[in-house]
Amino acid sequence: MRLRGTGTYSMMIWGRHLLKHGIQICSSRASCQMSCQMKRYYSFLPDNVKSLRMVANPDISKIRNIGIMAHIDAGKTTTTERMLFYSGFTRTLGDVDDGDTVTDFMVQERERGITIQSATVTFDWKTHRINLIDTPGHVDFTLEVERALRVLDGAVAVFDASAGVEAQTLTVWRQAEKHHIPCICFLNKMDKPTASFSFSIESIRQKLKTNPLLLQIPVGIGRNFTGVIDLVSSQQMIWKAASREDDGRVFETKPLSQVENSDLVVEAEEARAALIEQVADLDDEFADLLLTNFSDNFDAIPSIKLQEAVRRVTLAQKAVPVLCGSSLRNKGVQPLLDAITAYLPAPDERHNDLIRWYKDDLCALAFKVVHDKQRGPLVFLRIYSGTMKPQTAVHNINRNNVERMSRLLVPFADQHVEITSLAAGNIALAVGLKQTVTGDTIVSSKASAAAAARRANRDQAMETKASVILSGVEVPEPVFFCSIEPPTMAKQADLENALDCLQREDPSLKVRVDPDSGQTILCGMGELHIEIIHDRIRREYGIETHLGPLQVAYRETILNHASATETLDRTVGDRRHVVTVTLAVHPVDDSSSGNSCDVMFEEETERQMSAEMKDAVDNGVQSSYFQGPLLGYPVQGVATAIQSVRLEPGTSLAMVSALLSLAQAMKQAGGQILEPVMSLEVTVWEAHLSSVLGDLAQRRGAIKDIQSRNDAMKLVLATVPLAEMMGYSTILRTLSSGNATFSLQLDSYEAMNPQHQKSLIQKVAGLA
Ligand SMILES: Nc1nc2c(ncn2[C@@H]2O[C@H](COP(=O)(O)OP(=O)(O)OP(=O)(O)O)[C@@H](O)[C@H]2O)c(=O)[nH]1
Repeated sequence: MRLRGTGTYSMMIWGRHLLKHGIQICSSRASCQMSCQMKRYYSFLPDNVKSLRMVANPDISKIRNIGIMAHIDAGKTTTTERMLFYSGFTRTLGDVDDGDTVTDFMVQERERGITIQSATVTFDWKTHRINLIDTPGHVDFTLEVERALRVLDGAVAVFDASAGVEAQTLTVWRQAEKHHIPCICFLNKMDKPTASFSFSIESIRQKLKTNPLLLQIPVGIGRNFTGVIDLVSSQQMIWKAASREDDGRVFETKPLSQVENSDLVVEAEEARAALIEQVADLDDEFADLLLTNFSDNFDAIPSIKLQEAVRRVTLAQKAVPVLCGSSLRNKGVQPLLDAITAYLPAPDERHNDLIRWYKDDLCALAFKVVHDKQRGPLVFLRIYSGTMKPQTAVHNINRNNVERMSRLLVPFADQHVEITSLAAGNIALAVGLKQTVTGDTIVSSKASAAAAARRANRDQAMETKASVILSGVEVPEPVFFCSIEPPTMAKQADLENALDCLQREDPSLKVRVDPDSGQTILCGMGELHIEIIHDRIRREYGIETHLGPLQVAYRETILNHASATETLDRTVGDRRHVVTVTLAVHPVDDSSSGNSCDVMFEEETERQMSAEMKDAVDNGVQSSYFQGPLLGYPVQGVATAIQSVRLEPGTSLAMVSALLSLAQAMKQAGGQILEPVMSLEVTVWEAHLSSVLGDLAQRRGAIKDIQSRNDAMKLVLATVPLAEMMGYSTILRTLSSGNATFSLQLDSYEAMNPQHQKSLIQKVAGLA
């Protein structure tokens, strides 16, 4: 193991200081190994204990829970690495390309230089506590972004300044908007010769349909990029050294009035005047102040007043502050940290109706589970109200059970610090919660949930249970699947255990057993997702598995209305179960029903049925929706009306659920296969554009647009059926001599044309 940072002696002292302050370092491995790991990354020093006290006890107004999000390779991990370094929590700068960053700690992340799972790190910047989650940029790991955003209060969107807004930026931006998260934009890679500040700003304005607030202008660009002018404080910041080895800790600050470059001064003054005008348009308080006290000279407005107004418009999501820098060249990251603390909200500035019903009682959301071989599941929790303490029982409202939390930790990427309590606004890691899964609400007791429900009901008429459960995490549906087999049957149980653990960690991974072949089926978000799962089973669980060919997760629907009567007759043991059901199916617009399928009962039939029988029929129809009649894919866009149900005496309700089938009615209604159609974005040099376009035409691709980027690369926007995209990365590499990238994400499910549907059915039946 390569050791970085402090020596053993200072580690011992550091350990002693932690213990003295009621904080213990802990790890899944032996303690000596742990201290080696701590040495690798963290530089908490004895004289830094003051900030360590804040680990346990930061004031809520000083906490910032933020995420770093962007398209793949924009520089999220590199930026995070610089933040950790400048805040003093690491002693050396890690590098994605050397595979030694703090947040990309999984073997696969280090080998591939990409982020796969979101990593949480806690550090202090000046007087603030920052809990930061570095999220993956690759679309296959969208769930990681979704669950991080669910619990964050603010976000930094990182952009490659030569590319502007890229495909996945748009997706994560929409996710942040859905959760009403105020954002800051950071235009990274300003050192690239093709970087363009104005192009990126325009791209943000056009593509994200947002209002960028330019808080800085760059000093130089490309190789000449040396720093920024902060328009709020009217200060220039210059990082002198041009070499990559310079760590960027030291930079020169001078007031704009002392800057010699007169063109730059004029540019900055104009940009500041534009900023003041823009903010005044968005914030009445600021506009009043300007007109009342500074009408003669807007420029004389104190920086602090401008900063407060920028904060108000950012929190109100009327505009988005934009900063720039080059994380790799160690320029512009300290002002970004200042902006995070100045403009993004503290936890108590976020609006959450539900939380006030808990008053000072504990209410937390489980947003992630990771498996530790020694300690079992570790649950990441965002604490919204109350205080969390180890060695206490907590109530899981979703599962309606009580669990005992044995230990409480603060996460520092793959290292954890044990603490004795953690208050609202923080992110904690709990040991001992064996049943809790992503999306569960944790409270101190059933009685406290009931008390919150009573308060909620007093406030407004609401369903008691729903009103006190925090909304969970939306899990996207997988689009790919393949079979997975252990090397020998003896390893089947180990494989099942590994898949159980991995599924608990990653709800976007689905595992099922094929009812016909009995094979275990892995369903995932994309080729890379399944490849990583395969690799993790090998490395972390020591099982060499065999994956079947990757297949597309189609769906089924119907084209017409049809009704049918089916009699189901089954003898189990010495008991005969007979049920006759008349039902009708009809297609519904699944865009309005959110892809779900409905069950309705005709009035007269409903009146004659008991609640139990209705449930049994409903369950039977719902399970029929799991397997369509054409190829056994899940059904969507179908409504079923139950017209009559007749049960022979002695028929059990469980058998009604088990026997009920829509197959006959759906066949009569004309089955239709729906295929996932992806939106594709290919970035390619003009020289290779025609071969990429020609290839897409052969893949049933529909070109939507071809755009030019600032760095003279072309951006091809298209839709293409997922079935045509197997192994596309290899093909694209060949077509572009390795000079193109692409991003693929689910656009919609669309009806296959009759010819393709016929050949798919023949292929699945083994006839083609
Ligand atoms: N020129 C230049 N390259 C940079 C800069 N920041 C990061 N890079 C490089 O861009 C590549 C991607 O950087 P990462 O930090 O891994 O980007 P990321 O957004 O975390 O990537 P994913 O998490 O895999 O999506 C690496 O090769 C970095 O060295 C920068 O400021 N300038």
